[in-house]
Amino acid sequence: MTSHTLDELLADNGVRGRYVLVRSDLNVPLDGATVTDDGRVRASLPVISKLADAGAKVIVMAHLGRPKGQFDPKYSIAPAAKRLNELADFDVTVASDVVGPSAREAAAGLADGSVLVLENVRFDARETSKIDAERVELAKELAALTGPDGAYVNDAFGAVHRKHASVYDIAALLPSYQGDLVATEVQVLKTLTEAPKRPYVVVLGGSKVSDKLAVIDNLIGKADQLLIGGGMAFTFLKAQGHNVGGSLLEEDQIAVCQEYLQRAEKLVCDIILPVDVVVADKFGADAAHEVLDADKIEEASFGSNGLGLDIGPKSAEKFASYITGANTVFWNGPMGVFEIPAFAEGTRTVAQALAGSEAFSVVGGGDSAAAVRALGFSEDDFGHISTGGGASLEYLEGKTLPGVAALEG
Ligand SMILES: Nc1ncnc2c1ncn2[C@@H]1O[C@H](COP(=O)(O)OP(=O)(O)O)[C@@H](O)[C@H]1O
Ligand SMILES: O=C(OP(=O)(O)O)[C@H](O)COP(=O)(O)O
Repeated sequence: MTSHTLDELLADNGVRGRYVLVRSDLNVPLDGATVTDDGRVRASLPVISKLADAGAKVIVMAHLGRPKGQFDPKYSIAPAAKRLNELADFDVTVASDVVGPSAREAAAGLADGSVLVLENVRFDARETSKIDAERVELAKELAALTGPDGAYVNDAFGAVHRKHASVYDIAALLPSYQGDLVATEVQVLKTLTEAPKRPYVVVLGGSKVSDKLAVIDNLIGKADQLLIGGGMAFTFLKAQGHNVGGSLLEEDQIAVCQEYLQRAEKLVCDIILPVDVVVADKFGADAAHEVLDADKIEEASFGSNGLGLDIGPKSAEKFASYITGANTVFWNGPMGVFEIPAFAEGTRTVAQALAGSEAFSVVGGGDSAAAVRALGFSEDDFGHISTGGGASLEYLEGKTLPGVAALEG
């Protein structure tokens, strides 16, 4: 089944004077009230602009972080909305609640071609509720902001794997359309799952270890090589019988990693692990650190409980050579704690190899995208930078994405 596109909405009856509720992913990293990486705001801008330019009264729904279903100033959407206002050529106002008096009054007074951003939708506990009726109740209140001929556009690719009121339930209540960002992201990921040009190399890292193990299950047999770095690597190294000191480890996943290693050996898929590691005496910018072979982590001069915070130079070169030989590369998760310069080299080497390769490359994940930008790479260095980490991984796992499926219903 296919979804209705944004262009259909614009062509059908036009949107001048109509309310359009847009779900965007404005979940940006903040330092206090400063947006430190505005990639998701920039990625959301085209659809909001298209609608505003066409004269719609645009109401944007978005989340920021994971507040516990109540107002918390730390998670206000205001800094992201302010950034949107700075980038936009239309007026942006911000409501101080989700569906309360502020939102209703601001929506009622919205001029054609103007944009209202509702406060963080996760300030309302019904947004993420496991109880269908609670989510539907919120979805009805959101839909009511649009008056009789409203429409809904989902452009929040980073959140389409969430069965939430503003992502999923609302699609049953209003004529619904797929935003251009969601359409592009899905199209790109489809080429990776349906017909990747081989060799197809997948690079995984980061710290959300158990979240990402499921995707490895699905990729064994599909990818030609799986390169595992970052915090992910240590559970695999432990599964091979190595001592990993105080490095990130998920004890309950060791057996799973062992099974993956055995299965990968039978199918023609190489799981490539780091051969050396940058080991630190503590987590911090002032940590002492040294490079050790991956099977000698406990031999660090400062003791046996060191933390592996980056892949070592030999591993980085090895990973780079696989990337250089690939025709398709999907990368999710930094190779080390890139936020600290001493542990950023593995991520930099992998990013450099990817930027210089001829392969079609997709970089997925909030932190991975932020990492490549922080290290000075640009969008043009890669085939596609995805705005969704969890969402792109769940797509590659072959799971149904509720926010995409709801538009097809
Ligand atoms: N060896 C490691 N030990 C601890 N944390 C790590 C390690 N390698 C990478 N990280 C951390 O992983 C985080 C990103 O992980 P994750 O959220 O899984 O990535 P993404 O958002 O791209 O999917 C970064 O903040 C980075 O510092
Ligand atoms: O940051 C996001 O996901 P990502 O870190 O997996 O890319 C999305 O905004 C979804 O947020 P959530 O994982 O709190 O539902």
